[in-house]
Amino acid sequence: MKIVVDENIPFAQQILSQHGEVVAVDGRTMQPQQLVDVDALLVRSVTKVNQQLLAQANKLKFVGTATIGTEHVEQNYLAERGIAFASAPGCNAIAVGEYVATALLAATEYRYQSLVGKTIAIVGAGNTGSQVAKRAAALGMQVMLYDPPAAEQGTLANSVSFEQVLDADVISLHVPSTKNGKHPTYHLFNQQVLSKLTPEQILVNACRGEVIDNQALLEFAAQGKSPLLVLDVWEGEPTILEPLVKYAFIATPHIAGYSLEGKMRGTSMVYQAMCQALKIEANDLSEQLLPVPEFSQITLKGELTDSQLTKLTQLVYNIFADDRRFRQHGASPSGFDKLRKFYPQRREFSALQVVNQHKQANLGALGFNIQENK
Ligand SMILES: NC(=O)C1=CN([C@@H]2O[C@H](COP(=O)(O)OP(=O)(O)OC[C@H]3O[C@@H](n4cnc5c(N)ncnc54)[C@H](O)[C@@H]3O)[C@@H](O)[C@H]2O)C=CC1
Ligand SMILES: O=C(O)C(=O)[C@H](O)COP(=O)(O)O
Repeated sequence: MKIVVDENIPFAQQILSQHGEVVAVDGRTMQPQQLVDVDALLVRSVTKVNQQLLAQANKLKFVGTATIGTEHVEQNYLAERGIAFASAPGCNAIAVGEYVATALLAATEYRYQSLVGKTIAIVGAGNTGSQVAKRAAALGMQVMLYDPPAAEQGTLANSVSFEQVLDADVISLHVPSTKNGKHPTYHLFNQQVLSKLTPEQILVNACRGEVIDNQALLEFAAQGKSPLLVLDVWEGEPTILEPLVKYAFIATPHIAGYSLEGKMRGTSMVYQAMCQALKIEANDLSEQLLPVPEFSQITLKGELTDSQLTKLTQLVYNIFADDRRFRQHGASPSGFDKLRKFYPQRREFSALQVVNQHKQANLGALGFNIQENK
């Protein structure tokens, strides 16, 4: 069996080579001739899987994307060809939740404010939005969910109105990128919507760049009229609107979901799906391949202040290091992809065991691994 994988799928070589030849290729520049006689293809979000790419894929039986987003894969075309498909729903949702929580704590410290009692509107109440909601609630925020598709399907009891979203202290975007259907998200935050926001608000985009009209955002930001911006995703990646970077409080190269655990779950989920589709027995080594974290335990002797909580999150995930690297090296197309390819090992909060002498309920809800000290 021959399997082609994006070279940025961690652990793929070790896990898949049990089943045949594994060829790792650059996902951004993958070519049709690389798929001749290939049985399975595993990609990430940067590979457009369409008729053109699969023109010479004469043996292909399975395509998997080790990501949550699926808009880069023409699923109808795969179905027409009888090629099985799987994605990895929710695989890196915890990482996105931790990214947003860390960013919000940093932002409010910068503004000498507290998050307690502030409102957050979460646009898209799926896997990533729910992880953000849980952490925002743990930080004392009032959470509002905006998800008309879920409300119509009856899976969400209370979806607030779009006007309520625009009034929230924090707006955090967690929708897929869609241009069609009843609730398209392309430029959901367009010039008209952005004109209603104020510099006192915080706007987070950790879903897809094109959900915000970046050119319109730049114009408001350049006039000092935009909210405080936390931008992980950009229109046109990897060729982004570079002048926007300097106006963001936090700017990162689409790495919100890049925890090692999140990537590992993505690999594991598509591996399992591949084995099922190709009717082979799975031997998932991913958990075993996860390295021991550099840190392991911290003992808290007193109640944490807001500032100490901010530091605790940054001890595990140094969001400012990501931001710094991006501003220094990442805004050009090659810089953007390079930072993503050579992203340092980032662990989830659960990798840190917190020995907690003063019960602080929110630490567990934030994702830390709590050990009560009796
Ligand atoms: N920055 C990063 O590293 C990452 C970005 N993502 C992006 O985030 C997106 C969301 O991920 P998940 O939450 O896991 O997906 P999900 O599918 O679990 O949830 C998405 C939610 O958005 C809702 N939605 C769709 N259109 C909407 C609209 N017009 N207004 C409000 N809500 C709408 C859906 O009903 C659904 O509940 C992914 O599609 C992906 O593009 C995901 C993971 C990592
Ligand atoms: O899972 C998703 O959806 C994401 O946005 C991924 O975190 C993107 O990572 P790459 O596939 O672009 O490496």
